[in-house]
Amino acid sequence: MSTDLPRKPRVGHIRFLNCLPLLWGLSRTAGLLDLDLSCDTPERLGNALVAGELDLGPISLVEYLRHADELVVLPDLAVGSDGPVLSCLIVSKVPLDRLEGEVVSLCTTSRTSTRLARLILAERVGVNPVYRDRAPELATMLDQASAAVIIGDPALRATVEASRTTGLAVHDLGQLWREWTGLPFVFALFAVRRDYLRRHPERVRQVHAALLAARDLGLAEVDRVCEHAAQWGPFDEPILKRYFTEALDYGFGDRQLRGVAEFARRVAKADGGFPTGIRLETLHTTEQF
Ligand SMILES: C=C(O[C@@H]1C=C(C(=O)O)C=C[C@H]1O)C(=O)O
Repeated sequence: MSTDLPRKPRVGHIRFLNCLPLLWGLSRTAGLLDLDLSCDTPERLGNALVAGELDLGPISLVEYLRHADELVVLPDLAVGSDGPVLSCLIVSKVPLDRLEGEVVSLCTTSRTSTRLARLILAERVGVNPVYRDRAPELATMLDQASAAVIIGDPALRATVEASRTTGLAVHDLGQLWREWTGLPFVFALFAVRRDYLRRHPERVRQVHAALLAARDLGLAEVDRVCEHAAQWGPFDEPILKRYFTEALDYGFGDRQLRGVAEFARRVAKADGGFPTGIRLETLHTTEQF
């Protein structure tokens, strides 16, 4: 048997509810059969993409900004919000302006929400807490800390339970960013390794088209996605529908790009966490900021 059979593109998939509509669409369009899909947490997928163990997939915005010269962005697709996102939070036992010198736990699955929370606390609230990295389990994160930054399904749960939980305030990072800047926020975008794109441009265009079609079908059939997801998790159909259709924004266009540029500018000003003069290249355009 020939050993040089074509290899399927190695694609990442975020193992949180936030990307479920995409997975629904991929399975319903059979696009799934043409991919070697790896489901994992965002920070592991980002590491794998940067290390060349994946060809293409979602990457936390901060991780992308650190490696922008090795990656090309797939347009029209992201995990973001234009206001409350419901699943990227600062959960706090005290008002945010009392966090000076207090311990704040940062979940290890996030690169971007944790950086956004640190930026907001320093620049908008004006406090400098002590940060500790912790596994994403809210009760443990709050055990010896005054606040926790958490993302994904455990964060969505904290939002849903906020009215029932006494003594904890839930601050939505999408909403805080929107109030601060008037802009949408992009938590993760989708990118392809530049070397893979050079070798397989047509295959990348096909995967990109398949992802967009999957996202659109997942949202068109969102009631069925919610029906299935509600069977296996703690969230009911109305909250899932609100999450997928009102909170999350899966688009990446001009407004989202302005949000990304503004975040990069503010982080660079605060502590120079990224190289300045980032060239954000998509399959069709190049932006410099
Ligand atoms: C909306 C979300 O977006 C995410 C937030 C990320 C981060 O903070 O680094 C990374 C990927 C996305 O999963 C979420 O996880 O709840």
